[in-house]
Amino acid sequence: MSGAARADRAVVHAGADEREWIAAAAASIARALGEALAAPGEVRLLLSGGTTPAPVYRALAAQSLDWSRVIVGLVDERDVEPEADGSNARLVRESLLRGQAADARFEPLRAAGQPLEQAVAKANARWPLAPVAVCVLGMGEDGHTASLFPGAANLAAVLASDEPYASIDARGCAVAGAFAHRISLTPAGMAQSAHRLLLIRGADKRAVFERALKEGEAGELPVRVALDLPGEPLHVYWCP
Ligand SMILES: O=C1O[C@H](COP(=O)(O)O)[C@@H](O)[C@H](O)[C@H]1O
Repeated sequence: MSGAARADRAVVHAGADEREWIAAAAASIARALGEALAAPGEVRLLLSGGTTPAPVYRALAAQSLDWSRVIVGLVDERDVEPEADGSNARLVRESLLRGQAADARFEPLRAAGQPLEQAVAKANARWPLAPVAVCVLGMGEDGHTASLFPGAANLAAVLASDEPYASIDARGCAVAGAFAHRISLTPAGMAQSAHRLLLIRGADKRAVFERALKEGEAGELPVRVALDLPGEPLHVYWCP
């Protein structure tokens, strides 16, 4: 995609500070869920992990919605036990599944003791249980989103996959750190979400995102996959 076309695929909501960022992002997710819940049946919310989104999830947990019809799933997970440090499931349990949102049904990606490939097969077999109303993405300073790391051994195959989830071999990718083996939503999975949000903070990530808006391969800065998908543009919530 050309740089000009890609720039049209993002709507950036810049908050003056953390407080504004949290309020705007949580309200946007709640609004999209509320719209989806106007139809009968269950809706799905897909959440990222990492160090950024917990304050937004805590604010979202206070929103009054029919949470009993919300299935919360994950965008990606590291190959760790559900209660381990670094587990995205643990982050979501501790930050979102409280207060009003305690009524939501949580479907983590990896069960205790489960081999990663089995977790991927199970996630793909049960997809999609309900329409995906919102997918909340993050981004690392290397331009990865979900667990789509630039330089991952199987990245090209995962970007081309038509399954919603895939395993990622991110050995050698510095930002993946100790968590080299992961399960990630693929572009095909992201494409099925009605709304996609990106939560980022700080000048460094803003600069990476501005680079991603320019012409270039998705494999270099995988966050580009979220810009290149058809449908609603990517809504980016940023603060310094
Ligand atoms: O490893 C991950 O990284 C991204 C970005 O995380 P952050 O710590 O830089 O905010 C995150 O979106 C993803 O869910 C996570 O597994």
